[in-house]
Amino acid sequence: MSNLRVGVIGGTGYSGAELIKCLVHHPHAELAVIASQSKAETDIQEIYPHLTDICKFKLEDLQPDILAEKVDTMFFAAPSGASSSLVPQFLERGIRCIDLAGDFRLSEPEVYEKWYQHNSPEKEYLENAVYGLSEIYPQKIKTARLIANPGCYPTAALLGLIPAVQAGLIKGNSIIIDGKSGISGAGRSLSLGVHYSEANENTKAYKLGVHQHIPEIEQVLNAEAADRATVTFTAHLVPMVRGILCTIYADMKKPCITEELQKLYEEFYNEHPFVRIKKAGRLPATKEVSGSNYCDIGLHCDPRTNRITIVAAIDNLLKGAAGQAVQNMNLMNRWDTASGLQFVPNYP
Ligand SMILES: NC(=O)C1=CN([C@@H]2O[C@H](COP(=O)(O)OP(=O)(O)OC[C@H]3O[C@@H](n4cnc5c(N)ncnc54)[C@H](OP(=O)(O)O)[C@@H]3O)[C@@H](O)[C@H]2O)C=CC1
Ligand SMILES: CC(=O)N[C@@H](CCC(=O)OP(=O)(O)O)C(=O)O
Repeated sequence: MSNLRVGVIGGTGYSGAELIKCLVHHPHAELAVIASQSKAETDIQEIYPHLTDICKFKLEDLQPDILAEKVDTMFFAAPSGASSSLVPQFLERGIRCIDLAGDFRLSEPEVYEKWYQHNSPEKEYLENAVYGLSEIYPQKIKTARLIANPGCYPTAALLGLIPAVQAGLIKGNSIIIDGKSGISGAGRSLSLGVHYSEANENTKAYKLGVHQHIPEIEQVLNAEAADRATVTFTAHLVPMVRGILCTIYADMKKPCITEELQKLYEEFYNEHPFVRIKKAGRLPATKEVSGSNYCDIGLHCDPRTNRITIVAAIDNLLKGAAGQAVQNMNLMNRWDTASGLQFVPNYP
């Protein structure tokens, strides 16, 4: 059988470049087109010299009718707000779509509009979008035509929280997520906050109480938990290029010891090669997942405070974006979940 033809929109961005990295040697998918609204006709190697001799594409104009003829599945690595109008044009032409932006993640249009300050996509598309948290929703992903790929912080936070929440171990209204991200999380465009002299040797909190990932995390937790979840989430920018570390705190509903929690998580993720549970006394580090599709999770129960602490680390551009998107394509096509994603982390 011939390979699935896939395309990337937003190929000049960081997530687009990571999609190319995962797709260029994919055993079952053939990268057929990379499109750009600003750099059509330019060689991708000029935009990204690290792809010299590896990926020889000329960027194509962002014309949905022409692009749709060339692909079976399209990845969208464009900013939030752009995919709500682009994605339907491909869906209507029978193309399966995997959107890395936030446009199709929230089920209620008014919630999207409140947190993203953009017009929501039509409700009909929201209803048919499947939230692509690969380890949690594989069955729904398999039959999806539109995947809303999760945000980077929600990927780490939800993979860390869901086993405890499903087991009824923690109080839904006590969850605090302290998230730290490398600067590539803000994309390739320049802005004052990511300027070297502003970001280097500096750590700062941002979007306090208004971060667009708050409703996304709550929406999923409320679907998975018996009691209502409200989360306090604070994002921090730290001076590294890649990586997200989420340290999560929650009150226990019933007494639990670290060993029990660890056993619960090991069993929960037993069949999932990209989630690695740390042994007792060990904790995740962004460097240990950098450049890979892994999510590492460390756990601790504190009988003194009656709280659990969960630490989850991912590479924001891979498990937090392009890697998970390709994992979802693998699921949609019933391929090995790790196809095209077998990267050893870049340590050190
Ligand atoms: N960076 C990260 O860690 C993560 C990012 N995401 C999401 O993935 C998406 C891409 O992020 P990222 O790669 O960081 O962003 P970048 O800013 O690096 O790249 C985005 C690309 O989108 C294209 N673009 C810009 N405006 C438009 C438009 N109006 N219509 C179509 N295309 C446009 C541009 O490419 P061109 O001009 O060539 O078309 C640009 O290079 C975003 O929605 C982001 O929120 C999700 C999880 C993590
Ligand atoms: C460091 C940094 O700025 N990170 C971005 C995360 C980007 C992302 O995942 O955004 P979407 O959910 O909109 O796709 C942020 O905190 O907004």
